[in-house]
Amino acid sequence: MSTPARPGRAPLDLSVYLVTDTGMCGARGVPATVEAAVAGGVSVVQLRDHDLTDEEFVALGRQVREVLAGTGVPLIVDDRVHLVEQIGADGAHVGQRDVPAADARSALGPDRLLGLSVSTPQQVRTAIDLDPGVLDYLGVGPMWATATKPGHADPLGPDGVAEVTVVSPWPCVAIGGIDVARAPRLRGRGLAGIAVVSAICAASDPCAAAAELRRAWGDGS
Ligand SMILES: Cc1ncc(COP(=O)(O)OP(=O)(O)O)c(N)n1
Ligand SMILES: Cc1ncsc1CCOP(=O)(O)O
Ligand SMILES: [Mg+2]
Repeated sequence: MSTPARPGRAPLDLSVYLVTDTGMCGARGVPATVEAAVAGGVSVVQLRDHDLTDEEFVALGRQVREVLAGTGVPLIVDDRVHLVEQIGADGAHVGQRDVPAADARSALGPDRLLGLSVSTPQQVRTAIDLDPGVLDYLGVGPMWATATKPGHADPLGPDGVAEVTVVSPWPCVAIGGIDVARAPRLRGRGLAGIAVVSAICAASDPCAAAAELRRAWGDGS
């Protein structure tokens, strides 16, 4: 399901959003994992790696961009807004401790996608003070405790996430501890989609994992 976009933008399908982890992809590698996950139904891909140098990150990003060419699946860059153009990515995702969203939007220009992480309704209200055109979506989490992001904020759970989506003017994608068994518990909470790292990157068959998540999410209602 596509959700309303910023005025003048094509609808953005956030339904199953893959965030990559280079270590979890292992010997298979990030590009092959992305290719399989997209074949299984992933609708957005975010390149996330805190350890690579900028040069290595750009090289990997370009490989992923090649894999995504012609699929219609957008490529989002985690944190490193300054590398979006070099990679030829479609946008960036920033957190509360990254480049401020308004500065990220200035750097990206009006046409690229921008997502912001929030963990509380108050962080949504603070973001609302921005021009609504600054953001395309919110990443809301964590839903459940997860080893993938050490030091994460307090988990929101299905009831907590509904308190965030109800005050958000932007489409929201849930993240953190989501797998096939838990995804149905997030339906009917006002979310546009679910974002996962380990449920796809650490899977032995990322295509099947993506397809199962897509089925478990359905249309989110
Ligand atoms: C879709 C999505 N939502 C949330 C995050 C987390 O971003 P952030 O809080 O900046 O943490 P890092 O990912 O940078 O560790 C995300 N990356 N994607
Ligand atoms: C990047 C991020 N932000 C909040 S939780 C998280 C990690 C989610 O990883 P997983 O899907 O493996 O729990
Ligand atoms: Mg970040």
